[in-house]
Amino acid sequence: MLGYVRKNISEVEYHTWFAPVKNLGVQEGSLVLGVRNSFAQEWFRKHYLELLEDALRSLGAQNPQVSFQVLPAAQDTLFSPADPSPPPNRPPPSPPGGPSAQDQAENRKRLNPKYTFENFVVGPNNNLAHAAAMGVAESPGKAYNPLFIYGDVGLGKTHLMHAVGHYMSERFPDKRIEYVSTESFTNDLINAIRDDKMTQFRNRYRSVDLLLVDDIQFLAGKERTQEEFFHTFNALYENHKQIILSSDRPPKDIQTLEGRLRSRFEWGLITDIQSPEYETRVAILKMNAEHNRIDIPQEVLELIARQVTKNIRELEGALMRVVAFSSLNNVPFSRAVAAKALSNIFAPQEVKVEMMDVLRQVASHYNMPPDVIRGSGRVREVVVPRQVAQYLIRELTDHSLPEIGQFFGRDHSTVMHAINKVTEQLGKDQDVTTSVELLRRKMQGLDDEDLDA
Ligand SMILES: Nc1ncnc2c1ncn2[C@@H]1O[C@H](COP(=O)(O)OP(=O)(O)OP(=O)(O)O)[C@@H](O)[C@H]1O
Repeated sequence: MLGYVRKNISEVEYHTWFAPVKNLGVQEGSLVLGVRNSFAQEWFRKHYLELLEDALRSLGAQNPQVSFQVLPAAQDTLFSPADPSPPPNRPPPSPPGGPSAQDQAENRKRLNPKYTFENFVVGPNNNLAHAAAMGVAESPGKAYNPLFIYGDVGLGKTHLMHAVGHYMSERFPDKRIEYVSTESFTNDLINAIRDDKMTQFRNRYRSVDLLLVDDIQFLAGKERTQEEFFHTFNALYENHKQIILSSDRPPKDIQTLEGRLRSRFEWGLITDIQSPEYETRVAILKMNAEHNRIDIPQEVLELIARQVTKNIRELEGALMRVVAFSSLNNVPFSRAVAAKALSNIFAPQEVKVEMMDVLRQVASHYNMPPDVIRGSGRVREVVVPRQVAQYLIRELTDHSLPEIGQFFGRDHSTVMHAINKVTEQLGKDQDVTTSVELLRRKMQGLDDEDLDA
C-alpha cells in the first residue's frame, strides 16, 4: 500500500505523514491506521482517504474502507506489531523468578528509539542534567543515586532518561531496564492488588538494574503508591541499582509527599532543565530536519525558533506543521510560508520577504537550481527566470538596484534592464505574465486562499 502511496505524492509529504503511520489491522471490515494526533487524523481524512482506498483497490480490494485512530501518546514512537524490524540486542535468558527474555525485550521496547544521547542537543539550559545523565550511564548505581531531573513540560527529561536506558542496554545487554510513568506504576499496583499478584509486581520492579520513573510528582496524595514505591526504592538502592526520577518540580515542592520519600529523592543529585536559548532551539530544529531528511533553509528554521521558545515538543510540532503546510500547498519553504503556517497558533509576525526567498521560489517554479539562475549562463531558459527574479525582488523587497545587482553578481544597470524587459513583456508574453502572477501570489501568499490550510 505504501508503495502505491509513495508513487503518488512527494517524498516530503510521504515522510511527514506516512512514515509514522502504524497498521492497527482490520476491524469490522475496515483497515485501521494509527496516527499521531487528532490533527493528523483530520488531515488524513481530508487529504488521503481516497488515495488510500485507491491503494487498496489496486491490491484487489473490492470495497475498500480505511479509518484512522489516534495512537496513545507514547505508542506512536514504539515498535508496533506492524514494524517488521526486530528489537535490537535480544537479551539472554533470565534467571528463574526474574522477568523472561521476552519481558526484557518488551521493556526495551518502551524506550523511544529516537531518545538517545546522540540525538540530544546540549546547550547551557541542559548541560548539567546531560552531564549527570552521562555520568549515571557510565557508572550506574555508583555516580549519583537517585538522579532526579526536574523541569517544565517538553524540555527533554524523558529524552534524557531514555538515553541512559539505551546507553546501558547497548553496553550491558543483560541488564534489566524498566521505564515507567508514575501513572502506570500506580495502575500496575492497583491491578496487582485487585488480582492478588503482589509478588509478581514486586519481582518486576525490584529485580531491575535501572529503574526510570517519569513524572514522579504524581505520587503526591497517593499514600498506598508512595508506600509501595518507598519499598521498591529501598530494595533497589540497597542493591546499588540505579534509579532515575523525573518531575516538573524539585522534591521539596511536591506537596503531600511523605518526608521519608522526599529525603530519599534528595540523597543523590538533583538537576534541572531550563527552556533552551535561541541557538539551542535552532540546533534542535536543524537536527530534527536532518533526521527526517527535510531540506529546509536555515532562515526558516530561525523563524520557527523565534516563534516557539518555551517547549521543545511544541518547537518540533511547529517544524512539522511548516513542512506539512508547504508540502500540501505545494510551495517551497520560505519565511513567509512558515509564518503563514504558524499564524493560527502564534501571533503573526512581520515577515519581510528576503531576496533569497524570491530566488528560491523562482528557481522552484522554473525547476532549476538557484545557483544556475544567479550564474553566468546566457541561454534564454536561464535569462528569463533571472530577469523575472530581479523584477520580483525589486517589487517585493526594499532592496535597491545596486543591492540586487550585487546579489546576482552584476551591476545595477543590468538589473534595470531586466526590470524594463519584464515590464515590457507583461501582458504580451503569456509565459512571463503567468509566471510573474503566480510567483507574486506565492510570495505574497499570506492572503492567498491556496495557502490556507
Ligand atoms: N536537548 C534536546 N535535543 C533534542 N531534542 C530534544 C531536546 N530536549 C527535548 N527534546 C525533544 O523534545 C521533545 C519533548 O521532550 P521530552 O518528552 O523528553 O520532554 P519532558 O521534559 O519529558 O516533557 P514532559 O514533562 O511533558 O514529559 C522530545 O521529542 C525530545 O526528543
